[in-house]
Amino acid sequence: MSLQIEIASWERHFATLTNLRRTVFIEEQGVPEALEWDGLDAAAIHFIALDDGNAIGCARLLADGHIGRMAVLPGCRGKGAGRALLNAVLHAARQRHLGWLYLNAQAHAAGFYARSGFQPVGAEFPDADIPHLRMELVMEHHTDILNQQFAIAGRLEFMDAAAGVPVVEITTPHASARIAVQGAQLLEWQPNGQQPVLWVSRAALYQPGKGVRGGVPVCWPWFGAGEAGKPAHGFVRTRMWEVRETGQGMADSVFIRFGMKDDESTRALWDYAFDLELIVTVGAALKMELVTRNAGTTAFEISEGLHTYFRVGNIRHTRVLGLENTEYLDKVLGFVRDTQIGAVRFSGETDRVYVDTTTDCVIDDAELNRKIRVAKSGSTSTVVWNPWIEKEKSFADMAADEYREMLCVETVNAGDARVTVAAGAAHTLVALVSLEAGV
Ligand SMILES: O=P(O)(O)OC[C@H]1O[C@@H](O)[C@H](O)[C@@H](O)[C@@H]1O
Repeated sequence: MSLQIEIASWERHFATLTNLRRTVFIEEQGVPEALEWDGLDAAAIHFIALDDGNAIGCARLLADGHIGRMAVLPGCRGKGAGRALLNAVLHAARQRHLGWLYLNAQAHAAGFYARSGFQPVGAEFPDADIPHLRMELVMEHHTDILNQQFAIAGRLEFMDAAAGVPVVEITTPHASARIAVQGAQLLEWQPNGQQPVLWVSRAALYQPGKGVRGGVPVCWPWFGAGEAGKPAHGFVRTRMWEVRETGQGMADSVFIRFGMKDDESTRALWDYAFDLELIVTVGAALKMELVTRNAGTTAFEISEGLHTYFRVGNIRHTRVLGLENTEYLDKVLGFVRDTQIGAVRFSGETDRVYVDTTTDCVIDDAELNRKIRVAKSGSTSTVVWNPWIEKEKSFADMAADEYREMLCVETVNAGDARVTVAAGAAHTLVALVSLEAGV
């Protein structure tokens, strides 16, 4: 056996590539023709494995780092052709300065990709009736590439929080911030001379494919439990997002725009075409804008949330103002409906969806002697959550007694407050966090 990998083009190697894929995907695995020929081949880079000059396998790489259509002919497997193809794809990705790669592995082949460093993200899903698993690989030079494209001297820089977990650090004359690229998850916003405003657990995990306990997880396209077998709070909080733009704005602020589009693995969980963006603007205030665009031809419904964990001095000496006389669903009591009398105070597990509320909330923290204002638009519900002593123990990524120093006031559309986004239309959810003047 003399194995060689050749870089191929769809035009020149059309017959060889279609023969290989027809044999493996359509004939052997029963993938429908319409799914196999998805219109993305002409723009892809293709790879062919040759054994003594005979084509025995193939793979392709798309411009956004999506690896796919990996196939080795039956009878030619187990001899290293798959590994050689994957290595050639990784090499080509490095040369093209791709910072991260992803693929939807057939579940039985997940170990093969894991040996090259790919990490599973989310649960298995069916594609063409075959169980698949999304896997992602952050390349070693990922932050270098992001810095070349998006760094702003003295203001914005990417670095690794842990292996494969890139974060962006933003420094402005008024405040600093840290955001993980995975999940586009805010981890810190700290106005100068203040304690951090966001809370992140000391036991938080910084791992590819896992959300961080704290900061601002983005919950989308559903908030809460979702359908059986699907991840709580949607699927975007554990996936890598693209960085699309960075820049400087008004009043010395710095912004970063993250994006994500649908692909096979999102459509298996939620069968709609979308383009989602999170724009974070860091300055004297912190602005988060979550923009949902419907890229398909039918309307869809979402629920969503900017699941903001705030740092407080002592939850027992903290109140939330702005929800007085508002109705809420009490999750601790099986979603019973009640009405808020006075400020929200805390003396036990609290998990409530306040409905039909668009007003600002103010977190009045007597211990740290500060007031945090959470203003919003595009949101008609607010979740207030603290797990308290018992529930905290059920979270492996929360340390003992941390419930005392955190409080979630979440800008959401949840419960019955689902948002319908028409085909081609957009909807924006905004949370604006600031410290009250004079405190
Ligand atoms: O553990 P997760 O999935 O991040 O969710 C944390 C909490 O998120 C809150 O928004 C929910 O109201 C709680 O019920 C839930 O426990």
